[in-house]
Amino acid sequence: MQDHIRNFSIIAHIDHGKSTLADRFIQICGGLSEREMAAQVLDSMDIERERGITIKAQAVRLNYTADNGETYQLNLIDTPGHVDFSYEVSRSLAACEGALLVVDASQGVEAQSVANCYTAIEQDLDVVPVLNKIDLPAAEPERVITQIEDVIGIEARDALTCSAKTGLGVREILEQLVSRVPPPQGNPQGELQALIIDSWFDNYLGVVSLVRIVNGRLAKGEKIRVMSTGQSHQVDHVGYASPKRVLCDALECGEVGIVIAGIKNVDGAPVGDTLTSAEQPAQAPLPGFQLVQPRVFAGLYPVDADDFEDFREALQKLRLNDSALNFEPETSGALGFGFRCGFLGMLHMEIVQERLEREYSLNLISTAPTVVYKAMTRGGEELEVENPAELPDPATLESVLEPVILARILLPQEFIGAVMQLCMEKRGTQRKMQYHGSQVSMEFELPLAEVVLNFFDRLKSISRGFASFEYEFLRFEPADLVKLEVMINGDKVDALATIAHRADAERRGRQLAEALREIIPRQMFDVAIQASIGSRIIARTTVKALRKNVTAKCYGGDATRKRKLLEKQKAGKKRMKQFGKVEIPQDAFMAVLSRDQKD
Ligand SMILES: Nc1nc2c(ncn2[C@@H]2O[C@H](COP(=O)(O)OP(=O)(O)OP(=O)(O)O)[C@@H](O)[C@H]2O)c(=O)[nH]1
Repeated sequence: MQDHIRNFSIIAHIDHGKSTLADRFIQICGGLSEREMAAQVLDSMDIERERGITIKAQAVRLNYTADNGETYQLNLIDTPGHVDFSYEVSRSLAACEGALLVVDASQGVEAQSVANCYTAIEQDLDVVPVLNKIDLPAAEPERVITQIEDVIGIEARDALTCSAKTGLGVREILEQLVSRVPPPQGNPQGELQALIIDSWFDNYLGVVSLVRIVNGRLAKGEKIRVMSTGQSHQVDHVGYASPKRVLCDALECGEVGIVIAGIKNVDGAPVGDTLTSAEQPAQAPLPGFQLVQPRVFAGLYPVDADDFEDFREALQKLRLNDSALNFEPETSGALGFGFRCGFLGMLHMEIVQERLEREYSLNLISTAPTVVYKAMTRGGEELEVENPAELPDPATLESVLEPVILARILLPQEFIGAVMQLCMEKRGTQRKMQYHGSQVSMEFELPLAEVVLNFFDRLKSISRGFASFEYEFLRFEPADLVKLEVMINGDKVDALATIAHRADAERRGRQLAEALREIIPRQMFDVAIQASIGSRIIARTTVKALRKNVTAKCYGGDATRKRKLLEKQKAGKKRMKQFGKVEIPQDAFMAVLSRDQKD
């Protein structure tokens, strides 16, 4: 049976048609009725559906009857397509022997698919190129084939062509998968070793894990051991998604499926860990995944202080299947008790915050995201600064280092000038430039702080959506950085502190003070806003006092109108924090980022 299994992923850039193609596969293999097909099935989280991007790895088992009359078990392991989530791609790929590289035939190769394709090649996967959207009049299969060969360097003459939309050529892809991707290796008689690809918390079942059986088999009722924690658990259920959940008696060697073992502790089955048998344990765990370092940090605080414990629990649950999420308790003079959280990038941060609010009904306020800096003290100590407010007094510091990345940008020639200008403005240095037909690939070294905030959006807008980009961390490098602080009515607001490059700090300080003046609502008294570098005040503005009570004009008037007004005020207040006597809305904390919005 093992030789009739094929485990594969789809590598594609966002919007190149991965979900549509996956739906076609499910349709051909008869996993769902027409009505159930109505909604795209592979993206199951609400947020994914709304944003139309795939975030969490999921797996679907399909039974495909090939032209040779044999039935194959195809396990499609989903991968996310956004630059922030490339670590999840390598996780999904670790469970596969093959990958389909899906490229939109009217768009061509994008940087992210190049990076993910390299990961697949490094992990020894067979990569089958597929050109999608061949139905579009703008499709240029010949150009894209040459581009795949040029940019990625894999043979693409025999690339498959299809339209996931009309279904044309889709069956042929499944045929090629069966003939080109090898079946899983592994010893079915060996001791159990199951790699945890993903784990998530279900309120009724406890921890549910998606695993790939590398050796041995895993049966219902068996006792298993989680190798990192040494704890044993009884397996209550094993099964798979077809895409509806199906329970079965066992997962065999080479298969991918889910395991539920009554694990209630959210840290009980971490991603990348190995499950083995408690009676006959394997000697060693499987090699896990590379641990990822969060690069962007922000403080998250419950608006209502009573929610703090719920917030902690929610973070623990989220972390279970999001190993890149990192958090530590932190206290802020302005915001109270909360957590300093580490994320992979801005999109990751937005998604985590949205999930916390939506799935755990929390109302949160966040500080502006920042990268991690290293501060070298005169005493020879090295400090990691994840919160700008914690940057020590410059007099005690030898130097401050910032993270630098290598950015690979792929773009049509005509945008070279604009992209170069953007990278220079962001303190970048050019490393390489290479032409591939009408496309150019460029490499820049850039300070991460300049990239995390809105580089991606700017890049997209100046290249009319055609440039794509991915990056990797290079090193920490000394830079001339200063702490920019904000005082409201004479008191420092720690949550509004940022670290800026000296050359840019004054301008940013002035901009920030100005932005705050517009954001902070008028109070019954004057509110003085000051921005400072060290002890030097660089900007000062005032929010003038409000003269009248907002509801005053409603007194004695229509009661519903008054209630409406109060409700409106209440809703507006939801995301405010009281600082001394001043109310600071959420937008104020994000004003720190507003410096580039002029373009
Ligand atoms: N014309 C045409 N449109 C297609 C085809 N395949 C997908 N699309 C459309 O392209 C858009 C993106 O398709 P998706 O399947 O959602 O893309 P995706 O790669 O899964 O995107 P993410 O989930 O965000 O990674 C949708 O509007 C599809 O209807 C195709 O073969 N032809």
